[in-house]
Amino acid sequence: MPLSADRIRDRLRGVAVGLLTPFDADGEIEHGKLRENADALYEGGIRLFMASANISEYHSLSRTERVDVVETAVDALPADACVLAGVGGSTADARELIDGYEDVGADAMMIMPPDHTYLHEAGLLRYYRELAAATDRPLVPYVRGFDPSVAYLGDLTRVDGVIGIKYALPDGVKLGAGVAAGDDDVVWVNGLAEPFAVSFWAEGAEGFSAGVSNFRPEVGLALFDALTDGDWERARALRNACLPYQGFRDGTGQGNEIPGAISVPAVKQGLDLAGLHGGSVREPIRPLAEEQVREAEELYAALEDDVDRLVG
Ligand SMILES: N[C@@H](CC=O)C(=O)O
Repeated sequence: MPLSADRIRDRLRGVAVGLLTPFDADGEIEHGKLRENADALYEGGIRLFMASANISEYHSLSRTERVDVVETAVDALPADACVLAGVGGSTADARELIDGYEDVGADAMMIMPPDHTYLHEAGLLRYYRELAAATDRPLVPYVRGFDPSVAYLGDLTRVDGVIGIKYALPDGVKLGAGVAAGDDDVVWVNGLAEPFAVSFWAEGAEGFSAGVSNFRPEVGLALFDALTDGDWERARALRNACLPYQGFRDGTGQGNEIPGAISVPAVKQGLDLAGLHGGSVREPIRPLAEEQVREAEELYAALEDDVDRLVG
């Protein structure tokens, strides 16, 4: 039984982890490991899960695989957990994916950033309206990779079925303006992880997506509590503990000049170091080079020290 829209809103006011998709050395999905990751994160206190989402390597999964990983997540997690399933592509393909996700019990649809060379704000709003009309499950559009107007953000909150917005533009002023322009019953979720948690909270975000909290959930949960308590000093200290590993994720890796290329394998390495399951990656990304594995180990050790000191 999927959660009600109000329960999902409550869950959006929290820490959203991305369920990364563990692949074996041949690139096949290891569903048992995905299940164990979900179990462990739930046991660690996480209640909001994004499956088949961007750091799940959404774009490297077939349609069938997307539905399968969402089904594994829904089956693994207790009924009070919220599973957001990543949806994208043409309207027709997105509708089919939504049908598949409904069948396996996803609670809500996270609509991926538009995958199109050319965009029109009115066209995008129509896309969301078409998808909302195709399902009774709530929608959470993911705003990233383009620079919409504040009026667009406000209109997006008024699309029937939209109950949350995952905002991942590095522009806190626009976030604040969007919150002011939008409907009050929409929950804004910081999509840029712990580094932006403090500043986006001040602009109206009520939850955040995980970076290092994908593998050390206690740091994200403590940061969330500090934010809700208004304990800014503690919130900044917890945020600061996350910055070195998060900065590492922004790196290019070897043989590449595109920033952020190691973001997903860096989180997968963090999962492995935390005793969970990261596993391999699929093209178009590459595993960490040996040198980056060593760097990840050092940064993880420092993070662990900080977590012990700050969270206990
Ligand atoms: N928080 C994620 C992005 C959203 O899912 C990340 O840090 O990559």
